[in-house]
Amino acid sequence: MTASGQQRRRGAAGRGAARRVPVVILAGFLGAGKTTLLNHLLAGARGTRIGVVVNDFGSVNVDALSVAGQVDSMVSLENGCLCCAVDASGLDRMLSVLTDPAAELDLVVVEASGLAEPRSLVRLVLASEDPYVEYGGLVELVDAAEFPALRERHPELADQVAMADLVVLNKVDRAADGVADLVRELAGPTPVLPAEFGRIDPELLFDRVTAAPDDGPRQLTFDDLRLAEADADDHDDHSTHAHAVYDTVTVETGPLHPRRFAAFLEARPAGLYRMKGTVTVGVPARREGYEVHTVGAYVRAERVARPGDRGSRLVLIGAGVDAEGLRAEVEKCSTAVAGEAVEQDLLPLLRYVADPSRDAGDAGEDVDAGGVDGDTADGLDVADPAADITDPVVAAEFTAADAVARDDAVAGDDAVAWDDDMARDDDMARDDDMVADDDAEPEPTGCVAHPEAFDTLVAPEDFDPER
Ligand SMILES: Nc1nc2c(ncn2[C@@H]2O[C@H](COP(=O)(O)OP(=O)(O)OP(=O)(O)O)[C@@H](O)[C@H]2O)c(=O)[nH]1
Repeated sequence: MTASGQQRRRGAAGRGAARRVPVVILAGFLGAGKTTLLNHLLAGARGTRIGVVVNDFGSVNVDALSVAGQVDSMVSLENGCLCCAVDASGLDRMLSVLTDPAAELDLVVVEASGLAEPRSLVRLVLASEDPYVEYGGLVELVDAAEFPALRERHPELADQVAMADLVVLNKVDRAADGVADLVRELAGPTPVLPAEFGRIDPELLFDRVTAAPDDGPRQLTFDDLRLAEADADDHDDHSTHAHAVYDTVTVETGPLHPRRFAAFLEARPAGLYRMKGTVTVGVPARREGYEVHTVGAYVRAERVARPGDRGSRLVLIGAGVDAEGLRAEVEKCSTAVAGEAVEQDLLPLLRYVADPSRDAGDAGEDVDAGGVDGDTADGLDVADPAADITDPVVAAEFTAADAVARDDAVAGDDAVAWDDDMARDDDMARDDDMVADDDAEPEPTGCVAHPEAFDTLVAPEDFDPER
């Protein structure tokens, strides 16, 4: 064991058998940026060991895949909403896996599905009978671009903001007019942090939640949370939850014809609010992988550095959509139906490829909770995203990847040809180099008690803390 590992073990032992692990709930409507924020926290954890419970809809657990590479330990629940699919003892079992002293985790984050009811989740954590579980607060992410319109359709979102312990007003780069004032008004005394790409200062959560109850007042409290009996009554009425009116469609197919797929993206049915997953596109000799997200009218595609197989997997979530019709529309984009593409067919899709420097902040270490550089149109202070790219190697990698992706696609250059080695690499995890942090402890952050959690998701029943 390395010196830091020994220190960690001694530290854990020193905290005694009664050491409790704070459990933070990360909530927010579909596409608000929960996974983005979670990945940012994991990248900036600097030795704080974080366990994650991921709850996603669809048989392709996109969120779990996108955090799996950098998490210390993880359990994942697919195909259902945490707040409905598990009772208190079910969640307790998951949390027990992660808060077990043998796992030596410092913090557990529960990433709720975008349709989860945070009040129910808070209750479930508070009701935990596990002696190691400590409620660490509710962090509510608000999509600054979509919130005003969403609130019309989902009035309950205002209550979720009001009950949070910390509100992160994310996507301020795309903020709707007046959204900051609106959210601040709804949040009342709760702090509202403006952010881009979830770049809040990780210390904000870690410091706040690692204090033992006896160490003084908790900084993340649930004082404002109304746990009155009247509220308890509506807990069982899941028909009022957003997921009661949203359908989820999972499509797994082969490579897609990029032009057809771009046309599908452009003509998405109105009710389709959220789409996420990974698609393979390109010409037969040269396939490329893209992670695709749509949130409302917003479309974003990011090139996957190390694509897995040559398939495409998408989760589509919408209200009042024709699920089977939607599936058929996606399947029509597969090369098996649409035929193979030529180089020029990639161009319409490239329009949606994100500026990689936006994401680079996830790898940066110099994060800011907001309030220093840069003003947005909405008068929100946020950290300058470019300033987050403190590591020149990371910055160069992003720039190079961007240049290659764009230039080659346009020029038809073979330089980005799908390398067979890459194709064999099934690992969807982020490239470790991309999140390298020179100052970080040299010890790998994989789960000490359960190393395979580093690469694979571990079902709670399979977790053996003694291993
Ligand atoms: N422009 C912009 N896009 C963002 C920001 N934060 C996240 N995104 C993008 O929004 C999309 C959705 O982000 P996710 O982190 O997957 O959102 P989520 O809340 O986990 O989504 P669900 O799990 O489906 O509820 C992705 O394409 C992100 O890159 C931001 O601050 N600005």
